[in-house]
Amino acid sequence: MTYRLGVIGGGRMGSALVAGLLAEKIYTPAEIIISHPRPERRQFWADTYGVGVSGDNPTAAAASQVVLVAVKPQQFAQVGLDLQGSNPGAVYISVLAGTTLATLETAVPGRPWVRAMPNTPVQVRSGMTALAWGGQVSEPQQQWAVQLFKAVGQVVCVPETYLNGVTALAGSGPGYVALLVEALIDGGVLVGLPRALATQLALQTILGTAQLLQQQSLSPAELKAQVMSPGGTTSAGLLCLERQGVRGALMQAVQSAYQRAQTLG
Ligand SMILES: NC(=O)C1=CN([C@@H]2O[C@H](COP(=O)(O)OP(=O)(O)OC[C@H]3O[C@@H](n4cnc5c(N)ncnc54)[C@H](O)[C@@H]3O)[C@@H](O)[C@H]2O)C=CC1
Ligand SMILES: O=C(O)[C@@H]1CCC=N1
Repeated sequence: MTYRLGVIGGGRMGSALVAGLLAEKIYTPAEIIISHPRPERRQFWADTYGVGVSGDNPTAAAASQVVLVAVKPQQFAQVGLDLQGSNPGAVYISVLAGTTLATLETAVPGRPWVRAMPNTPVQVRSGMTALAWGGQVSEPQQQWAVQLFKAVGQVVCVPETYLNGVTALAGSGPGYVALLVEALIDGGVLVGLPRALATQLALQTILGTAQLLQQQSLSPAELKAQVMSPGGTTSAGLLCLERQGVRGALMQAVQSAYQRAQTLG
C-alpha cells in the first residue's frame, strides 16, 4: 500500500495540518497514514478521520511519498533513527521548532528535507507557513511543498536564518492572540457585558481589524489614528495599555520565543 502523506507524530500540529488538508480535499483519508506510538491515539485517528494508522515509524515512512515529521524537537532523536535508511524516494518535511536543516540532514542523511513553520490556523485554511529548503530539495519538490501549504493558508519562502523569528511571531502567535482575546472578553465582562456578547465582540473586532489592515494596506499607526478621536475613549484606553507596557511586553514575548527556538536547535 502506498500513501501520499505519512505523518510521524499526530499531535496538535499534525492534527491541525491533516484536518486542513482533508477539509480542502488535497488528500483523501485513504491517501494518509499516521504513525503514533499510542494505540488509543491511533484508534482516534482511524475513527475520526478514517486515515490509515501505524505504530511503527519506519513502516509509515516506507509507504509514503511525503513524510511529515511533527513530533516535539526533544522527541526527534528517536524518530531520526527510525527514519534512517527509509524511503530514499520521499520528500521529508519537518515542522519542528528550532531544529535546523543541518540537524535534520545529519540525522537522516541523503534525503530532501524541507523545514516548515506553519501555525494552527491551517486547520481553518487561515494558516501562515514559512518554508526553507535543504540542499537536496529539487525545484519541482519546492513548488509542490508551496502548493501543499498554500491549500491551507498563506506561504512564504524564506532563508533558513529567518525561521526561528517566524516561529516566535507566527508559529507561537495564535497563543498570544488567544491571550489578547481572553483579556478583551474579561474586560467586556468587567464593564457589564454578558460573556457571550463580549466573546462575539472581541473575536469579530480582532478579525475585522486584521482584515482592514490587510485589505487597505494601512499601517497600524494609520489605523490607530483613525480610531482615536481627540479626547475620546480610544485615547483613554491606549494610554492605559502604554502605561502598562503592553507594547514592550509583546515585543519581549517574540524575543523570548525566538531565544527559546534557538536553544531547541
Ligand atoms: N502546536 C503548534 O502550534 C505548533 C507546533 N509546531 C511544532 O510541531 C511539533 C509538534 O508539536 P505539537 O503538535 O504541538 O506537539 P504534540 O505533543 O501535540 O505532538 C507530538 C506527537 O508526537 C507523538 N510522538 C512522540 N514520540 C513519537 C515517536 N517516537 N514517534 C511518533 N510519534 C511520536 C506524541 O505522542 C504526540 O502525539 C513540534 O516540533 C512543534 O515545535 C510547529 C508549529 C506550531
Ligand atoms: O510552542 C512551541 O514550541 C510550538 C512551536 C510554535 C508553536 N508551538
